[in-house]
Amino acid sequence: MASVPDCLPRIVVLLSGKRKCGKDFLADALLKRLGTERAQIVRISEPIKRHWAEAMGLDLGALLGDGAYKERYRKQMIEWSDERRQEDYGIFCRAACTTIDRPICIVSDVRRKTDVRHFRETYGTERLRTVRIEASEPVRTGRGWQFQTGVDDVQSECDLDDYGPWDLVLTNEQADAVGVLLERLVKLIES
Ligand SMILES: Nc1ncnc2c1ncn2[C@@H]1O[C@H](COP(=O)(O)OP(=O)(O)OP(=O)(O)O)[C@@H](O)[C@H]1O
Repeated sequence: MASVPDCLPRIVVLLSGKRKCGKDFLADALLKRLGTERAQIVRISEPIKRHWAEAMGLDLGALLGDGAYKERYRKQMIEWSDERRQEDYGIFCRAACTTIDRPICIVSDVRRKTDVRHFRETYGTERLRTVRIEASEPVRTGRGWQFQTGVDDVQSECDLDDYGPWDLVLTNEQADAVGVLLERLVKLIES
């Protein structure tokens, strides 16, 4: 295992799930609940989007948001980043983690077995908490999801479908259940 800085991070929460299952939504809610002194969100896609924004003259803020803008470039970003990953599977995980400076790190967009592998190898099993977020297709459709060939049927979306066991599996379908989901996440972090 690679060496880990003495103090940071104590816990690394890996959030995974299909598009529009609510990974970002729950990551934001969890961050609010834990507080920014204790926790922070890390996005593996951040260095990929930063590269694209710079190379193509795009709006990085809109690429990072949950609006329609990022969907225009998603397929191209997947293809470009997969080529980079073939040479070095941890390239974007490492780049995203350079900002870690809190005891609890919430990784909000884990999509591949090699992502989990990178975090396990870097921080060790004891620090990791793996979470799968589920929501039905009708619910995801209601949040703006539409099946897209080359996005929903490729590794970035499907690689973790057969992964397991997860430390926690959450169904994120009803707005009024968010409090219960957060309780379960906090319990997992404190376990
Ligand atoms: N429990 C919830 N209650 C209300 N709105 C929700 C809930 N979960 C998700 N949403 C909304 O659904 C939309 C999609 O959620 P989000 O962006 O978190 O999904 P995601 O899994 O991060 O998607 P992607 O993989 O495309 O980045 C957002 O507008 C978000 O605010």
